[in-house]
Amino acid sequence: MPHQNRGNLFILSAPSGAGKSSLIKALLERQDKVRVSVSHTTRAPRPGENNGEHYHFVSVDEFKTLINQNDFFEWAQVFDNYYGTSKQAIEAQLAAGIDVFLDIDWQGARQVRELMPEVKTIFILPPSKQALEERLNSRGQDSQEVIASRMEQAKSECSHYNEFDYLLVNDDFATALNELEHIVVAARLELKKQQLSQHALIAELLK
Ligand SMILES: Nc1ncnc2c1ncn2[C@@H]1O[C@H](COP(=O)(O)OP(=O)(O)OP(=O)(O)O)[C@@H](O)[C@H]1O
Ligand SMILES: Nc1nc2c(ncn2[C@@H]2O[C@H](COP(=O)(O)O)[C@@H](O)[C@H]2O)c(=O)[nH]1
Repeated sequence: MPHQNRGNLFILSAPSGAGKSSLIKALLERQDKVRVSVSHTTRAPRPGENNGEHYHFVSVDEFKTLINQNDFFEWAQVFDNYYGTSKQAIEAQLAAGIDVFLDIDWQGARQVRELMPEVKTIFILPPSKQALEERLNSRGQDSQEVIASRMEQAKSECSHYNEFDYLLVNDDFATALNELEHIVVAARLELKKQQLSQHALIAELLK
């Protein structure tokens, strides 16, 4: 039976509204061996968000129970709500050769780096503050108060850009998507990923 390469784990972080979810959704339409981890959150669902698809929506008590049960790979408080990635969401997929994306903030990214130093981390910048605010407004799902608070928090999120491996500017969407796809494809081609799967070929060529 041929060796199954383990999938890669990616983190996509950015200020809210920079386009993480849109980029991941578009990438999933292009790459069939990529999945996104569905986080747990105590935030209320936005119109059109479905439980189990966009998030697992839970109460604060339920979230705290999951913390106490040690069910989270990482978790953080972001904008007055709790968000976390369950361990269950990741390991089986990676073992099956699927690349997994985590759409998480810088605090979660730090925790994952500690646990899995091989994680590949990508930070997305919006092309300007004005564009970011326009995107939050055009999404049409948050109140003006929430948008003002997210614009304020954007500075703090952006200040962590230099902790990441890759930096993308999501100005033209198609360009940013191509760049993201290149990172995913290049990671699969790393020598250390292929040494086992290409072992027979390499042995033959070195005879
Ligand atoms: N390159 C782009 N040009 C113009 N609009 C964009 C671009 N990328 C994303 N958008 C739009 O910006 C809005 C915010 O995008 P999205 O919801 O993907 O952001 P996000 O980073 O996932 O936000 P959050 O962290 O709050 O979940 C959406 O309405 C999306 O369609
Ligand atoms: N540390 C974590 N951060 C997460 C997780 N899931 C989402 N997030 C981040 O929260 C903000 C806000 O998201 P929104 O859906 O309310 O707009 C954003 O920066 C996400 O990346 C998680 O599991 N862990």
